[in-house]
Amino acid sequence: MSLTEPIVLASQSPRRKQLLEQAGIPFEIKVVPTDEDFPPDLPIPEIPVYIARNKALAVKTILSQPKTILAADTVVVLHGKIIGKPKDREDAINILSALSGQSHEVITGVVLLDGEKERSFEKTTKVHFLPISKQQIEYYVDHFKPYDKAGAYAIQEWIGAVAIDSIEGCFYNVMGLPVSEIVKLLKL
Ligand SMILES: Cc1cn([C@H]2C[C@H](O)[C@@H](COP(=O)(O)OP(=O)(O)OP(=O)(O)O)O2)c(=O)[nH]c1=O
Repeated sequence: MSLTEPIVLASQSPRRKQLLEQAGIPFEIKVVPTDEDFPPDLPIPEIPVYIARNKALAVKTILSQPKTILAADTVVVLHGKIIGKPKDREDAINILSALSGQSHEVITGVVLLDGEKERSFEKTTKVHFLPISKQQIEYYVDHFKPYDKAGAYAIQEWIGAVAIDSIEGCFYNVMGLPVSEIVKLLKL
């Protein structure tokens, strides 16, 4: 590891924290609540980077000295439409019913701010869901409460083991952070 000082992770997501730890990247966490709005005409692949940039810029304003800031945003896209985090139990059940037996994309946008320099990219993973029953969906929602997850599911939980047939692309990208790409960008 050749980083001289820890980067700043601009995220309250426990998964992003876990994945940076797993990759051995030194970091500290700083979060500034940021709205996740985006211009209505922005093409879907650009939306996660746009939101991640706003998360990173918000944290930049509270730093007393310049540091490398890392932010990310993850969206689920089904049939060309963004599916956000579920509003409530009914919404989570409806989202998972829509994903059942279908394929969707998970796009994570990543922004690294280094003073005035910005590096950003987005990465897509295709996820193929098996058909899942209403009973399985209700079990998952009631036991795992996926209200903080884009698309109302987490690939790393029970549902990932029983309902995901296969994925095309990076697993960790679905969890919220394509860590190997970040390691490459940071030249670690
Ligand atoms: C699809 C999917 C999403 N997720 C998570 C990753 C993200 O944490 C979350 C998507 O919400 P985000 O808005 O990307 O992130 P966040 O609100 O958790 O954290 P912050 O804005 O502070 O960075 O969904 C999984 O953990 N597993 C999955 O399989």
